[in-house]
Amino acid sequence: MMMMTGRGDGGSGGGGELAHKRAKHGGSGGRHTAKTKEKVKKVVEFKDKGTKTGNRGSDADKGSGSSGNSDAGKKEMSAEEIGKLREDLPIFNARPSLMKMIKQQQFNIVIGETGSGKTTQLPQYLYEDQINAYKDKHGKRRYGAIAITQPRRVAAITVAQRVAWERSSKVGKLVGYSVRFDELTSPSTRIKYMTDGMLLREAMSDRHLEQYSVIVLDEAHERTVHTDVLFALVKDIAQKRQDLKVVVMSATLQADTFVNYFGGQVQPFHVAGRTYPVEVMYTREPVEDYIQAALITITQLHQEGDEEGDILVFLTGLNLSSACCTMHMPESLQQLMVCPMYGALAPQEQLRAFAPAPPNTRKVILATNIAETSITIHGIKYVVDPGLVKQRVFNARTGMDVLSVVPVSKAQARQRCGRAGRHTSGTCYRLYCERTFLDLPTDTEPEILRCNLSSVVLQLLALNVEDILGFDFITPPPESALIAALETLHALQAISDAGKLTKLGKKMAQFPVEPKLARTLLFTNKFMCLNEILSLVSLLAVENIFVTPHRAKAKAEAKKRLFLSSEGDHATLLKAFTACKKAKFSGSWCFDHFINSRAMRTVVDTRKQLKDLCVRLNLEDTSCAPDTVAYRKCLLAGFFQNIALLQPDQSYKVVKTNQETHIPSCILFNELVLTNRRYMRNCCIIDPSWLVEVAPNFFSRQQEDQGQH
Ligand SMILES: Nc1ncnc2c1ncn2[C@@H]1O[C@H](COP(=O)(O)OP(=O)(O)OP(=O)(O)O)[C@@H](O)[C@H]1O
Repeated sequence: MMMMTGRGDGGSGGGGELAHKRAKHGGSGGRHTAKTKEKVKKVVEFKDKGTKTGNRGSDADKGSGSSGNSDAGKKEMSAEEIGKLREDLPIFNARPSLMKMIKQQQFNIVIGETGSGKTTQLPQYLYEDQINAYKDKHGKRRYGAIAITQPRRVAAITVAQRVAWERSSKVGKLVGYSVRFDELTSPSTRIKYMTDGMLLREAMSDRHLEQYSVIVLDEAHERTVHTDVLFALVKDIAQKRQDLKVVVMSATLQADTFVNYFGGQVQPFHVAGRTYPVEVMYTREPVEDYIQAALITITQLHQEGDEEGDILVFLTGLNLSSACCTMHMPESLQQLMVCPMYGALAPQEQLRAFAPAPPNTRKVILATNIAETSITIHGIKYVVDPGLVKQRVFNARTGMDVLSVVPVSKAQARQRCGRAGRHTSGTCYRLYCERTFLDLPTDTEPEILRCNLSSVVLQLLALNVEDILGFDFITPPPESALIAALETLHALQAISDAGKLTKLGKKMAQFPVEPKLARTLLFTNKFMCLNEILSLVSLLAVENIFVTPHRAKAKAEAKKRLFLSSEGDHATLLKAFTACKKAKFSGSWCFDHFINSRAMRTVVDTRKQLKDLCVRLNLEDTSCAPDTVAYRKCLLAGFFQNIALLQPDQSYKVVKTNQETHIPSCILFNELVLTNRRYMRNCCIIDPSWLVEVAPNFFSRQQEDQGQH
């Protein structure tokens, strides 16, 4: 197998050569360390056409063909067959000692390789061994729920589907899931997969998480800000609830951090070995254009790889759609089914990637890092990994998010690799050199060190955590970031001068959206524009509803002009939404108008969920159409800190921080982002006289400050 690109120094198959070095990955049993885990053994470069990668022939696909995912899992299996599948997983041998340990101690740390069965099996063992049993105050035996947190919603949903299938049950019965804007559980649910954010949210109404007997914090190595906060919360709850069991599961060896945090007595439990080997290939030389290289690699795999075997490609969100547009294959070849998979897609669209490809068709999944951990996509034999990820880093001083594409950590690279080798052996093509891999940071930097903390601080306050600066974070964020978050919340009047949560703040904390958007929603009663703001908040939750394919750019822009408004992006978005609604959100209408129908479906779902919440909070069902002033004023009620004023040199200055930004027009913006320049995103025109009218506290103080200088 050759990987072709513009090197042209031989190799059969024509074209240049993207020579890959080969290394073996996994396939071993026994304890491992970070060093031995990545058994990098250089083998030959791939020059001979006949050389096979990945499939060593000996380990035929033992997979069931039945994944338990939405559309997959058509093949019926008996309970015995399913039992056999479960027993084949590496974690099965460890079951007795693992359960013995969890019965004996309150805090547990489980480290296991990707695919060993942690996520799907351990919760079932806990349930089967009744570790979730407790006696109620009348001495009656009861069974609490087992919560298993996941950093990403797609993992929570698909793993729940898989486990429900393994138990010959339907999702929502014994096994359920709960993610933002979507929940499938019932009173009989005992195994509940949920996003870490959802468990945090639940803690706001059930401070001691009483309904759970066991809390499993999975994919702990990802160190999302929500998981980090959960560490502290669960540690605190466990001190008050001796009956609560806590299991921290991780694929990598950050065990020391966890051990120290949980008091030093906990010995991590190691689960050995992955199911099937995955070979790792590196390029011989650095790749200049990794999208191009990824596309060439896909073509090569498609033409010359094994007949069967789907391909999972990791791209960054920034380039995913353009890659989708570029993908076309020679017609003489069997077809390719291309499935995008990224956070902003509607959940059901993300799940499409899990459905099996039609006969004689190879599936190519173009995914962001949402496909990096926990998930199993049946049929994936090849992983193509350029080793990059889009990262958002918040700068507390400027109040600006910096969006950049950065190299992944070794831990992430291994996770990506681990998406293959789950049903059969596989190959991971890293589109970078081995040297580069060795220089990558070992672990991903905890998100809490680089994100905007205002949402989290608001949630902590809603959880009655009073001393935010002294909070027992596993990795404390910089004090400046916490102070910036408190200042933002104070300006939004979510907290009082004494730092206590206000009535408004309590309501804001109930919305699963950032505090500024929550405040905007809560001001709709005043400006009589709930309908418009609900649509806008939902529209802002997706990346982009407009599609601009390369080959039809002019046409797409012409269609977009139908919705353009001189008042700004919000009016444009609303016009498009209203027109789409009039067309009953029909797919063909969306197609004709270059609107992303999937994104639109997400908008509709989100809007419905938010509306239910607004009804519960007694917000009136109002609309200001066709007036736009009311909703722009209402936006200002949430985003009065996001104002830029036109300067004599035609640039804009952000009122709060005096930074110059460059964008054609407009004054209120939802987001300030730095890529290669500073951009305001989602802007609309504001009449300066509204500033003091809508946010008198903030602007009179601002004027006083300026007067003093
Ligand atoms: N949705 C699914 N469809 C088909 N097979 C699945 C599915 N989920 C899990 N499996 C099978 O179960 C195995 C164990 O998966 P599990 O998610 O429990 O592993 P894990 O140790 O948690 O891995 P990771 O750390 O990568 O999440 C997989 O390798 C695969 O063979």
